[in-house]
Amino acid sequence: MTVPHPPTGGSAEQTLLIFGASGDLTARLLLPGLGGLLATGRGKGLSLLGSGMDDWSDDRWRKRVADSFAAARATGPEVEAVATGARYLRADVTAETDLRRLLGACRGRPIIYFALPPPVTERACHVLTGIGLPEGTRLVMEKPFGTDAASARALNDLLTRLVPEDQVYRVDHFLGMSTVLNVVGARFANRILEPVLGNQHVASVDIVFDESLGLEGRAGYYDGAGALVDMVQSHLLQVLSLVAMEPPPTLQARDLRDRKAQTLRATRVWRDDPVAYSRRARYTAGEIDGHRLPSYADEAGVPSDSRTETLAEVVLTVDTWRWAGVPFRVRSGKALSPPRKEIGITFQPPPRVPTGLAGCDRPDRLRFGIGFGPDRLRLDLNINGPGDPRRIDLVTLEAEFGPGELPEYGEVLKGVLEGDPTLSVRGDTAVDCWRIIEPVLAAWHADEVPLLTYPAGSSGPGGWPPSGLPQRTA
Ligand SMILES: NC(=O)C1=CN([C@@H]2O[C@H](COP(=O)(O)OP(=O)(O)OC[C@H]3O[C@@H](n4cnc5c(N)ncnc54)[C@H](OP(=O)(O)O)[C@@H]3O)[C@@H](O)[C@H]2O)C=CC1
Ligand SMILES: O=C1O[C@H](COP(=O)(O)O)[C@@H](O)[C@H](O)[C@H]1O
Repeated sequence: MTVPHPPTGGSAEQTLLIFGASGDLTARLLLPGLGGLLATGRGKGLSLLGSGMDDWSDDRWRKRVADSFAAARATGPEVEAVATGARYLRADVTAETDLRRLLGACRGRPIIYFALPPPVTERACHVLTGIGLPEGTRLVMEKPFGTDAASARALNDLLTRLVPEDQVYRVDHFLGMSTVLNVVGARFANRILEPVLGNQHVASVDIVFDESLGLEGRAGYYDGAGALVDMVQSHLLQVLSLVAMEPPPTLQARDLRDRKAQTLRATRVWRDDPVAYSRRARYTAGEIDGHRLPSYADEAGVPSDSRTETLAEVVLTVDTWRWAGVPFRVRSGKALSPPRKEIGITFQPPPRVPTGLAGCDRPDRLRFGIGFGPDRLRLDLNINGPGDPRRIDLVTLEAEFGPGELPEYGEVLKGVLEGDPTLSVRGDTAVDCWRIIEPVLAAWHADEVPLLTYPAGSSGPGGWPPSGLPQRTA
């Protein structure tokens, strides 16, 4: 028996079918993002169908949708139409009959958003292979995509049995952040920046995402992931790929994703030595902004034998003509203060400072704020200071990036609804991101790298980067 395929051809009708409609992601990020998108007048002809194990009525689901839209301050005719027309079906998405019923209830093209625990997503995809999907169906996959390179590859294989690769949207909400995309604009729309961004002039690149948030009740997911998988494997490697990629001829999906993929294929742990060039730590009890945090080990839901890190640091090389020899230091941690979320590009010292100029002892830097609005581009330059004209001072030129039109999840959903996978992660890239961090994970699992501690509210364990790390100087 095949699924009664709803008509898709020629009409703009599509249904966003959310698996996991009663979950946290749906309420907190997905629906507000959708509201923001609809408020711009996009999404005409969209139906919203939620499903979950809970026996919700349409009214209860509509209230959830309306509350999330209101939280995003989303208003307008499209917002109203989707919220009032939203439907809910109770279903176990690992059961074939339930899946058939859900697909049969879609109007126009189904867009299936898997807002589910990853093992459930995988089971649902297996069952879908026995059913088949209406032509044009799009699949939206949440992170984490697999648990290592082999499982990500297997998941890719499973998905390509369902739809072609360009109908699979692997979500990384950092790619939906306008500030992350601003990196591409700043790099490639300025003659004075791009030529100096490479190993001829750059000493090191830091990609840092230090959050003040602690575990926030997410032990069930986070303790199985840790900072390296939660932030570096996904978001920060995506950021790295945009910082280091060669100029794409266009920003269309194929060109941009090819450039990113090329960059990540050339990326690996510095000197292939994860023991010397990675570090892990986790927070002990402390205070942030007057708010007391327990030790990570004492957070609700963390198993007593947990060895999960809440801070991960790794030095990578992007082994290309442009970047060979420049260390990329990637770091993310929780419960840190002050929060620091930026890409910092440190330049080599000038080859020769004229004798007689004093104070030129700090390097030029170009910095991009990421996801910590209002985000800024900062350029630290050495110029003659006030008073003695032979004395150099470091000053910072600053410009604010305009806020993006849409919240991150709105941007991600825009791509999905418009059939543009530019801002989603391609299958081979998802595998490569696991390949890059696997040696680090292996060294950590083998306890070859100590698990350090830092008090919540501090700036971390200190002493990074490793003293042996060369800075590119010429
Ligand atoms: N929450 C977040 O901030 C983020 C989450 N993600 C990812 O999003 C995904 C979902 O996470 P999150 O929303 O937090 O998880 P939740 O546990 O809050 O929600 C999971 C949802 O899946 C439903 N579900 C589970 N099993 C089935 C089944 N067999 N059939 C139908 N529905 C089922 C649950 O329904 P019921 O409750 O009725 O069992 C629930 O609605 C995960 O992959 C996560 O990694 C990614 C980024 C951020
Ligand atoms: O995906 C995740 O991202 C958040 C950080 O991103 P933000 O946009 O919410 O600032 C991180 O806190 C979380 O642990 C991780 O799962």
